[in-house]
Amino acid sequence: METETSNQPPSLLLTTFNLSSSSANPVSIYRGDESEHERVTPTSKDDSKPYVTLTFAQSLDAKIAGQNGKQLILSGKESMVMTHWMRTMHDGILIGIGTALNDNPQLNTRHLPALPSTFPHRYHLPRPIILDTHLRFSVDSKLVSNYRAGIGRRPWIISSRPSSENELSEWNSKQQRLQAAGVTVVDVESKGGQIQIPALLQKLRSLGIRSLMVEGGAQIIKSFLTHAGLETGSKCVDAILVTTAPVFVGNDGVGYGQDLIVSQIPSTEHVLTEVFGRDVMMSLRVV
Ligand SMILES: NC(=O)C1=CN([C@@H]2O[C@H](COP(=O)(O)OP(=O)(O)OC[C@H]3O[C@@H](n4cnc5c(N)ncnc54)[C@H](OP(=O)(O)O)[C@@H]3O)[C@@H](O)[C@H]2O)C=CC1
Ligand SMILES: Nc1nc(O)c(N)c(N[C@@H]2O[C@H](COP(=O)(O)O)[C@@H](O)[C@H]2O)n1
Repeated sequence: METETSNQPPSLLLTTFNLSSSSANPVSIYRGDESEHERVTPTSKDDSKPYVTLTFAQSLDAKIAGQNGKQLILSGKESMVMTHWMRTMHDGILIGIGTALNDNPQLNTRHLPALPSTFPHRYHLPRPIILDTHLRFSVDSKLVSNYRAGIGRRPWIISSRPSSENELSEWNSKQQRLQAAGVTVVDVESKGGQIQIPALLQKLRSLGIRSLMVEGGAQIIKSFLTHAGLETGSKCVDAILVTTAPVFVGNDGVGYGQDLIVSQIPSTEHVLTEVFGRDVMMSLRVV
């Protein structure tokens, strides 16, 4: 089992992403907001989209949050460190606006072992990417304050410019407010009020995102699971890593499993299952 003091990503991740420990250097020189293309990261065979890792933590009864969306720390210390290793290995980290507003997350790598103070490198930080059709994201969020303090990357908000004149003026003023706070707003096609996942992935790849870690919440997990290439013929998720914690949440908790249609979920093959502290982490590859 991996220890907290190791300074290489755990073997479960290297195996799942087909990377060798010598190539998968999680540290790089952090030069402000610049991208670091020399870093090795999982890549898709289809170069029009990023490699997509869907990952989240759940209870034994498949809940990812408590009553009314109350944020739960389901992962124990060891599996949380594992999630932070995974963050260093991806160019971008994606959540839905529900999670951004509810959890006010940082999406950084602060649980990893400290690097020597003389070391010129830092852990790679993934670009925060938030799906937010109506621009509800708050300029007072930790993601914005970390960016402004120079300890986080500039957040990208993925939205969809409304076609009606009435909605457009409100959207424009929200966009200006976000941009004034340092946030980048990216316009992507939406259908039925939801950002289209295949179009989103193409857009992100064109903006230099080679690998994307999708963390949730419930609606985002459902969308990525069920958009697995049915419309485009190419898959939208490459790997799925689920942490299961030894707790029950009960019926009031938030789950992602209601209304899932199994024929819409991609075929997967099991890669590895490992124990991290008291949790189990399972990795699957979409085939
Ligand atoms: N245990 C874990 O690992 C994790 C748990 N969570 C928990 O999940 C909960 C939040 O989940 P939830 O409320 O479902 O919110 P989500 O984070 O899944 O965000 C959903 C929102 O994203 C926007 N959106 C835009 N495009 C899409 C799309 N294509 N598919 C889905 N959503 C889209 C929609 O808002 P709009 O229409 O305004 O754009 C939608 O309401 C929180 O309680 C959080 O704590 C979150 C992450 C991980
Ligand atoms: N891996 C994992 N385990 C849990 O128990 C969780 N609740 C989550 N949640 C995700 O992590 C975000 C919080 O990130 P920061 O600690 O603020 O960096 C949260 O918003 C979810 O996306 N993940």
